[in-house]
Amino acid sequence: MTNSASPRTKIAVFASGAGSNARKLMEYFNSNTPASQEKGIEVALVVSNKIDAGVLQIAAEYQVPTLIIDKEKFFRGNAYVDELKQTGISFIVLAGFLWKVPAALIQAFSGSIVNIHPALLPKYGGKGMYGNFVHESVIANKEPESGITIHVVDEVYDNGVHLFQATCPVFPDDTAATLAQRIHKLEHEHYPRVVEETIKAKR
Ligand SMILES: Nc1nc2c(c(=O)[nH]1)N[C@@H](CN(C=O)c1ccc(C(=O)N[C@@H](CCC(=O)O)C(=O)O)cc1)CN2
Ligand SMILES: NCC(=O)N[C@@H]1O[C@H](COP(=O)([O-])[O-])[C@@H](O)[C@H]1O
Repeated sequence: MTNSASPRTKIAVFASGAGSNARKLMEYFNSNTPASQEKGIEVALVVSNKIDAGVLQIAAEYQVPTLIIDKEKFFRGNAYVDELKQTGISFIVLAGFLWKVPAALIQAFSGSIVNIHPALLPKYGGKGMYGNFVHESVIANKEPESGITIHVVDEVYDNGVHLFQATCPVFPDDTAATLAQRIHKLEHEHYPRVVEETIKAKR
């Protein structure tokens, strides 16, 4: 039985942009409802590399502490491992985070970092494949469908074990914006639940 007063798992969400997925994660885990509380999981920190990222305002709405990371320290220093561990973080969720996670962080949180990619990996992944660049490539190749991939993060972009995939149609008159909207709907529907299932499976 989880003591709802003290979450057993503290998550750090890493994001570089608007933060719609981060919002869904905070809604799902941090709301003051029995359904949310009984999960025993809490978004305890939002980490960003962009001081003007929309995700930081969303974190403030949910009274979640934030950490702005510095490129030098992230890639040449300890990748903020000490700060994350001292905060009690045991799981990391990437939600539109646009830097490559360094080996130091991956080793410190082995198997406990997940990412959501806005396409059906292994296609349309790798360096340069993020945000609308992904959707534009899918449309340019006249793919009949696209979707989302939730995967474990390893040292190579978009290469880790797949945890979940869902598909959606791509229409001939789609733009990157209309496809992104359809993809976001899938992300918001599935990411929080898959994160919960992954954390609980590791307990
Ligand atoms: N070690 C890992 N780090 C990250 C992964 C991963 O799988 N392993 N996933 C990415 C998220 N992502 C796709 O899902 C992704 C994000 C960004 C890029 C990219 O090409 N970034 C640019 C820099 C962009 C910028 O700084 O604005 C680059 O590296 O040149 C590719 C894939 C998160 N990290
Ligand atoms: N390759 C990484 C990548 O493209 N990630 C994508 O960034 C968006 C962030 O949206 P959000 O800031 O509204 O959550 C999401 O669509 C996510 O799949």
